[in-house]
Amino acid sequence: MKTVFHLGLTQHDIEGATLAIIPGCPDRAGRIAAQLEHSRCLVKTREFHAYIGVLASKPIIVCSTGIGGPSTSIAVEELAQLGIRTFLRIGTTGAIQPHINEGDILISQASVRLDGASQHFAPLSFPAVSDFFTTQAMVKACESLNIAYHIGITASSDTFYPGQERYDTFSGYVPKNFQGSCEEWQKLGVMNYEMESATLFTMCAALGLKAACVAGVLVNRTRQEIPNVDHHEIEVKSVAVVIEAAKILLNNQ
Ligand SMILES: O=P(O)(O)O[C@H]1O[C@H](CO)[C@@H](O)[C@H]1O
Ligand SMILES: O=c1cc[nH]c(=O)[nH]1
Repeated sequence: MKTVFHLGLTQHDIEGATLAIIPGCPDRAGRIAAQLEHSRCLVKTREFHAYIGVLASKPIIVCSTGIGGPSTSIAVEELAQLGIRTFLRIGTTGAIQPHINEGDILISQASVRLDGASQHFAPLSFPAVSDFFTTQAMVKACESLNIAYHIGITASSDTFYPGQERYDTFSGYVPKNFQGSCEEWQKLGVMNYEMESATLFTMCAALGLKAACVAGVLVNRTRQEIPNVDHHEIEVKSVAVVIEAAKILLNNQ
C-alpha cells in the first residue's frame, strides 16, 4: 500500500475517513482532535500534525496545514491521495471592515487569490470559490449553535506582512503593488485577510474536492494591528462551528 510523501500515512491509517478538519496551527489540531471520540495521533511531522477520531459515528481526520498555500497544498494533496474528499479549514484572521468585531466568526464564500500556490492548479482567471454545500454546512452550524457570523469574500495572501499591507514592520516598506491594496479590498467589500483559503479553494475546485473555510477574528485592522483579545475564547467558538459543520456533513453522507 502506498505511503504518501510527507504525512507518511497509508490509506489503511485513515480507516475510510472522507472528511478532514484542517487548521493552520499544529497545536490547534491536537485541541480539535481532543473533542472527538477515540482520537489518537497518527503523525507529527514538520507542520503537519494528523489525528484520527470518531464524530457522528464516522471516522474523521484532523490535520494541520502550517501557514500558507504551499504547505496547505501538500496536506490537501496527500490527504486526497489517502481518500479525503471534503476539507474544512478553521483558522484565525484579521478583519478589514469596520463593522466586523474581534471574536466574530467569518465564513469565506470565495477568496481573492493573493497567493502563488493556487496558480499551480489553475490560471488566475479561475475562481477561488468554496464548495456551496460544504459552506452551507458551516452556515447551518452557526445557526444551530446560535453563533453570529459574517459570510463573504476573503483576501488570501502568501505573506502576512507586505501582502496584507502591514507597515508596522522591520523596514516599514510595502512594495508598490501592495500599497493601497487593503483600501481597495475594503472598498470591494472584502471581509478579511488570511493565508490559506485561496490555495485550498482553487485546488479543491480544480481537483473535484470540496472545501469550506471558517475563521475567528483576532484583530480588526481598521482599529489596531496587534490583537488584544482572548485567543482561547475565539478558538473555542470557531472550533465549535467547524465540529458542528463536520457533524452535519457526516450525518448527511
Ligand atoms: O490560524 P491559522 O489557521 O494559522 O490562520 C491564520 O494565521 C496564520 C497567520 O498568523 C495564517 O496561517 C493565517 O491564515
Ligand atoms: O491579520 C491577520 C490575522 C491572522 N491571520 C492573518 O493572516 N492575518
